[in-house]
Amino acid sequence: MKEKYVGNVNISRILNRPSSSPLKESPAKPLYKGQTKRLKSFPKKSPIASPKSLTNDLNLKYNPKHSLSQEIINPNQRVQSYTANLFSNAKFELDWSIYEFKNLPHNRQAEEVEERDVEEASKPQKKTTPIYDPRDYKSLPEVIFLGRCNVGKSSLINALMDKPLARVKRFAGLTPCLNMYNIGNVVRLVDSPGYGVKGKPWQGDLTMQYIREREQLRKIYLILNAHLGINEFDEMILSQLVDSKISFDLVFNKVDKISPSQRRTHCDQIVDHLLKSVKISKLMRPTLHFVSCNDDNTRSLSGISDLQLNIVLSSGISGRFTR
Ligand SMILES: Nc1nc2c(ncn2[C@@H]2O[C@H](COP(=O)(O)OP(=O)(O)OP(=O)(O)O)[C@@H](O)[C@H]2O)c(=O)[nH]1
Ligand SMILES: [Mg+2]
Repeated sequence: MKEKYVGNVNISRILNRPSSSPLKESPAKPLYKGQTKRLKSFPKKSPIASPKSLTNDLNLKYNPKHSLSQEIINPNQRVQSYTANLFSNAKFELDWSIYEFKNLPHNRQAEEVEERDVEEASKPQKKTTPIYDPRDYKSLPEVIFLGRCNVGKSSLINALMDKPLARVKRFAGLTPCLNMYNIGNVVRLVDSPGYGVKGKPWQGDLTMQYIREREQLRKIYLILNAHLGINEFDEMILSQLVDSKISFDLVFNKVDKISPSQRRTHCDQIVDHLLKSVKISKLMRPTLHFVSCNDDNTRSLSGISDLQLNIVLSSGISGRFTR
């Protein structure tokens, strides 16, 4: 089969994900046949919108049933306080920086590593790929953050944990590999290298292989730029995710960059454009999160608390975490 790239991302094999994948969903009819149907799915006005909120009104409008800020559906109190506690108090550390998929602990390929003499870890490896002994780590559910270079993937991980552990820079192409952050030994957040003109083909291959093959993967969050809108690379990745029936949510970041008076109209246009360019099926309809990683905003007003809850629910975690 001819290899096909979206910028640095080889998308030709994404359709070959094994059918046992937990992310697979059954095929569905297209949701958006016409204007009427779409308007029905996304009500015109949000029921409640705090004038002070940065993203709440957007989150309420597009996900009236999901938002923490809305009391229509009050998620189980226990899950809610567990989430708040986890993201405020759990230990947050970088477990692995993965340059080669085969070196990722707890996957099928990594079993070879497990059986290998651990002395190998001390031998010099090509590039800077460390070898991790899987016995030192617990296998945990994982969620990955995808997005083009500079969209704010690493910033989002820091905002979720309220700690500047992931490296962030103004220039694009900073995160070179899959960085896997352990949250309290109950879940891992995976930061990925950005796609687009600054990305490299091997980074795209690595990310796509992770998505296709990683059994611990529970959810993909595709980060988009709420200010600049989606570009051709985003559209291509989105189409591939939709075609391959991989479950994902969309996170519109940098909402703070849009002037408050324009915010609603601006985001409506972006969502309209997105729905026109990508056919998203009813069953896999993603939640649309609107967030800002800007320090000036509190987590609840910048959509971060909603996203935290979504991560907890998607990963199915509720057990004790390490502080
Ligand atoms: N105003 C604003 N700036 C943001 C926001 N999120 C991220 N940034 C800025 O965007 C730039 C890129 O952020 P990163 O988190 O490094 O982006 P990335 O997607 O990880 O980039 P790569 O690792 O290069 O792919 C930095 O200057 C951040 O401060 C946001 O919500 N609002
Ligand atoms: Mg980064």
